[in-house]
Amino acid sequence: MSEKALIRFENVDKTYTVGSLFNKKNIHAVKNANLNINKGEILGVVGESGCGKTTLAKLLTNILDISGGELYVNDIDISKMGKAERKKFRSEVQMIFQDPFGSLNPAHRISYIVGRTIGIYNPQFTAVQIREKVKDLFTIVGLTPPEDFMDKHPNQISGGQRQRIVIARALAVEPEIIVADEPTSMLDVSIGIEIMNLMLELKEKKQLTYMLITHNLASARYMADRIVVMYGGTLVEESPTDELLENPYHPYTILLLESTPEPYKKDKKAIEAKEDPANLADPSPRCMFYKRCPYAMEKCRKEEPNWYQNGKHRVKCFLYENIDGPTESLVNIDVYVKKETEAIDY
Ligand SMILES: Nc1ncnc2c1ncn2[C@@H]1O[C@H](COP(=O)(O)OP(=O)(O)OP(=O)(O)O)[C@@H](O)[C@H]1O
Repeated sequence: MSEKALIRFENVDKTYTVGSLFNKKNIHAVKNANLNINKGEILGVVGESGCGKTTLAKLLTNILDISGGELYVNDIDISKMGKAERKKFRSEVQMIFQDPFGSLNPAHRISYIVGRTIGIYNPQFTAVQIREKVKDLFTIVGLTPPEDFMDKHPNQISGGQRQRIVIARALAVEPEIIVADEPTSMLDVSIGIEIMNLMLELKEKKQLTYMLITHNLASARYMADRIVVMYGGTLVEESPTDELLENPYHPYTILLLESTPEPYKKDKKAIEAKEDPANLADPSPRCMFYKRCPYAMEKCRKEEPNWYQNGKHRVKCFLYENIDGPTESLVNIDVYVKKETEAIDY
């Protein structure tokens, strides 16, 4: 029997209720997500703003409760954890947010910020032991010599150094899984690459598993072994990274690739996201992308497509339903660009 994945999303839903007492509506931020992440893997989750990426990340870190389905980490259903399991889980799964400044208390020294986390999870440690461990962590994340940084406050170090502190604090509890939500999006490109290199190095050293949330396919390509594409709260395509970039199936993935700066963009015009065409408040079954899709058929408006699979590459799109193992994309980007720039009236 094949080994079970470290992380398993099984038909996971997340709904937010918004509005006033008499005008409530449900926002279906994540719908029926099925997804595995294996130990030691880097899974990139990509999609435009509002597609549900952060919600997916917060479900995995148990910051948010799921509304439906099951979510297993290490074979434990995390929505049913007791107090002791929850504490253990908190040390197993850590999250890194996009704004390193916002996630560090400016009133404290950075050595205190990291040391406090060490102390909480290791109450037996003396102050001297905590300080030594902080220095070790500063060294591991490249803040050397650590003595030069111990007394600094978050506002006295650069953005890249702050993100290194956030990573050091995450490592302080010796996690198995790190969920990184746009960890480099607020940094200069060269600093962002340094942080990605650090994360890759730490993954090997500490045998970590990552879920990397990003709107940027270039970051996903740099780091991820596998990519899942989200649109309108739905996972629409999943594939090993190289295969996805070379042979994308879903019309939305093609749009995303074409909208990404070099090296993917050739001489095509970048396509701007349209205003909430997915309407996450509407629960009716459909392909969430049909309003923007030049290939939309009648049934895309009425039914949700199933997954169609070719080896490790799968897609939720009716274009592929009659093909036994699609081998290449059925989408022609020139048709796409032409139609996308025309006003499509639904
Ligand atoms: N706390 C909340 N209450 C109500 N709606 C929410 C809440 N958080 C997110 N949403 C809505 O859920 C949907 C998915 O949001 P989410 O933040 O997960 O997307 P995202 O892809 O991470 O976008 P971004 O990159 O902009 O953060 C959006 O429509 C958003 O407005």
